[in-house]
Amino acid sequence: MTVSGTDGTTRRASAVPRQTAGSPVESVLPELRALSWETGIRARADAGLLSVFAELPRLVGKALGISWRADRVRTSVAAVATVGAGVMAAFGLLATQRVLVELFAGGPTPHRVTAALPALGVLTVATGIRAGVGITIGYAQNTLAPRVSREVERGLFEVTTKVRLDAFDEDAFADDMERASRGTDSAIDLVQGAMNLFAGLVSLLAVTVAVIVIHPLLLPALLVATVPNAWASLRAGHQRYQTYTAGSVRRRRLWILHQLMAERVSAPELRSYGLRQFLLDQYDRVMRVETDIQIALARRVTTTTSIGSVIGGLATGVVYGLLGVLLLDGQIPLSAAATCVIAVQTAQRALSTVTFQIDRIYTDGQHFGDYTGFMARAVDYLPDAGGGVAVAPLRELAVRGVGLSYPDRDTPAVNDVTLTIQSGQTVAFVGENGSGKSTLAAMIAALRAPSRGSIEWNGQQLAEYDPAGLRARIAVVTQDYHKWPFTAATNIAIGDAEATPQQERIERAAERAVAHEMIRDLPHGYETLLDRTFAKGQDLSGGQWQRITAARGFLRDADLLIMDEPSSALDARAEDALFQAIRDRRGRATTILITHRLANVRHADRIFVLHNGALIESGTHDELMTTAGRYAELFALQAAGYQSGRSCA
Ligand SMILES: Nc1ncnc2c1ncn2[C@@H]1O[C@H](COP(=O)(O)OP(=O)(O)OP(=O)(O)O)[C@@H](O)[C@H]1O
Repeated sequence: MTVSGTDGTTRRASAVPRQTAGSPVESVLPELRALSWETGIRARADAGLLSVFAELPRLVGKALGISWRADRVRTSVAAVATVGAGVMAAFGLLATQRVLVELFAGGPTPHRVTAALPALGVLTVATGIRAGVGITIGYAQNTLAPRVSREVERGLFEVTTKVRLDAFDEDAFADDMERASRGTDSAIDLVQGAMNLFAGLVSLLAVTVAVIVIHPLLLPALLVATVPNAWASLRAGHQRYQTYTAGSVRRRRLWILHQLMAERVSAPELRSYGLRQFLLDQYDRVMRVETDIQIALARRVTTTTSIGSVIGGLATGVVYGLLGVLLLDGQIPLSAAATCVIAVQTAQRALSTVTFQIDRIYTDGQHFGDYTGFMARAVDYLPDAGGGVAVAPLRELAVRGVGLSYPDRDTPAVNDVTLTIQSGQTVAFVGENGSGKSTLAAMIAALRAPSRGSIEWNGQQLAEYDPAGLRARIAVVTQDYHKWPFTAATNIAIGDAEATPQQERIERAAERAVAHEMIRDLPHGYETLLDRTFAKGQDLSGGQWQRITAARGFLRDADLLIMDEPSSALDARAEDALFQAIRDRRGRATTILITHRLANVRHADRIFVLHNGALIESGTHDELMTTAGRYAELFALQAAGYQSGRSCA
């Protein structure tokens, strides 16, 4: 069956589900996880005003706590300067009123102006000081921000780089960590929000005090002019957050589609599977819904902000009316009425800062709560300090009744395995996919602690040794190696991160891993950056990367080298050279080799065969072939592939 795309091409219908008219897009793309960085926004969308106010003091306290720990001097300067700015605002208002009193008094104009001069002087000084204090606050806040960021982020990285590997097996931990990362960004916002809130409140208080001093009757007028406006503004904020969260899933679907259609990694498969029309259909469908929602949102926001403005305008009108009545009645002088108008405007500005900061503190506070929560929970995953015993060169490695079960798995990945490896041996772990080879190797490398049994290095349990000492004697080349975004030289040098990188040593390791020539052919040789994110960065093929990771493993010539599938992407010549380099370690250092290419383990001193987590056979190649068990069966299967008459054609 063929279908026509909008590009005019005709192609075979595939298993990809096509959208049918009216079917919801959500049914095609699977359910999305809740996004970590939306936690705060969601919380604010759900929270009523009362709960926001109830939580505010705790959040502000938290913010000041981080700020204080990050830099006491700057925090104190910002706090004192903020109070100073408020006091100057009050002074300014009182001085304004004095100026107006003198200007509205009787007598010739020159006399009135002369009488107003001292108050005018105070006003000028207060305004000047306030401006200076404002600059000080800005400077203190701006220089505090990087310090807060460093304090919080460093704390997070200290934990994420230290927790045990098994922490990452738990979904909850990974989610927790993602949310905590977002929480580090919000720490600065939380601190700045708290300071701005403080500044707004001080300013409000200053205006209130000044107004009461001028005339107590002006206080109710001030309240009428500001409170309804503030309420409307908080309400509008609440609605904005609600609308935002309602559109979140759609925006993320669009983002996923964007990545699928306009990113390098998906480009080849998009073309080879002919996914273009399928993805464009999905995009159109989501966008149609999104456009309707955006129009509805625009209407809603306009209505809300209009209501806010009307309430604010009416309230201000009421105040001005009230002032007029008080003036006509002779209850307040003209100067007080004029000052009140200025006070109302100042208070409205301060209150709009306060309401904005309340929303900001509440949402950022939730994110920061994720961070502090994660830091508290992560303590459970920190490794034991280790026994501190110095690690001697390996003589014998004994695995005794070892088992490991991953979370949410019914069957153990490794089950009651017992084996011994002598120094200088090259041994192989073989077995079908999922038989537990990598898991067992990770326990031997002390990357994972066994759930049952023990692993002994020279007769002493791994847990009793100094962890850094063990790390120095064990090198691991993992199957799922990471492509570090460094130069080729550094990618090899990190195999011994504690030593000062030496070019000659790096090149020797590269030669053993058949990587030297390949690296020299790169545009900048060993200094070529292996990540295309960077200018002049280069991509390597899978096999080229594998050579570099093998070189990383060879760099230290460790007592124990564990190589997990080091040749799965290598060409025949490179593979042969790599295994020659591994054989060269025999008698001198110990190597554990994990591979599915059984021809490469023929010369191993001992081969351990795993099946469903259990050790089912062990011996030399010849012994195992004679036994005619699972190893012999797997070996025969592979060997048959190379014999004439058997091909996939
Ligand atoms: N992090 C993990 N969380 C949960 N289960 C895991 C995890 N890692 C491995 N497993 C499971 O443990 C079992 C053993 O996996 P392991 O990677 O040790 O096998 P392997 O023999 O190295 O496989 P392969 O030959 O495919 O590399 C498998 O069933 C696998 O699905």
